Amino acid sequence: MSVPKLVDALASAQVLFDRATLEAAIERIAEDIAQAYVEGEVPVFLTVMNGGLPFAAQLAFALGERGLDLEFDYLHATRYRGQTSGSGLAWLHRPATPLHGRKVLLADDILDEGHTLLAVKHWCEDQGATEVRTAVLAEKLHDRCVEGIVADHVGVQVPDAYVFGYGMDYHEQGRNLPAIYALGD
Ligand SMILES: O=P(O)(O)OC[C@H]1O[C@H](OP(=O)(O)OP(=O)(O)O)[C@H](O)[C@@H]1O
Ligand SMILES: Nc1nc2[nH]cnc2c(=O)[nH]1
Repeated sequence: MSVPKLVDALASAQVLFDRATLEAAIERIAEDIAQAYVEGEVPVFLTVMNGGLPFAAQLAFALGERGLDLEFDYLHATRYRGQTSGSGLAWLHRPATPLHGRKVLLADDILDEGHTLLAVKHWCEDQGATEVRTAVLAEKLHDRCVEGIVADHVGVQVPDAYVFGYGMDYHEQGRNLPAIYALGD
């Protein structure tokens, strides 16, 4: 089956947040996060690949600018696999850094139904993390979110539509678009 084209999606998509707005939102999140740690603390900074990459990179610089050092690692858990609706969560990579006794800061692109962030957070806690703080660039507004997960830091709120750009894919395309788009009809 052929892959739907990004150019066709863009033709009917709506820009929800442009680059400047998203950068400002990330700066705001960084301000709050930096204040949540005491001087000298170095959280394990876990990027949830693939979508979390652009957000995590920008957030990391914004935190570095505010004097917070981070120990980088990453994980890849996916339940959409390039499709526009989710299924079971598959772990493709787990972090190698021992989390026992550590504070963890998780960075992901979107909290939608919450299955991904909830499972990742629980896994970090099972590994012995003393605190798991979560930061997402976008939170989707609907009433289908699983119980037990609320992001500690949210950049922007998006409507209940499939969104892409700024890390988020449209059939594995468009992740490096510097804005968030909502897919049209
Ligand atoms: O809140 P949920 O409904 O669980 O959805 C959120 C997750 O979905 C996306 O990942 P995806 O499975 O598409 O993997 P990817 O980051 O590799 O695209 C996104 O990056 C989040 O991790
Ligand atoms: N690209 C993308 N990935 C998601 N994962 C969960 N929801 C979404 C969404 O709206 N867009």
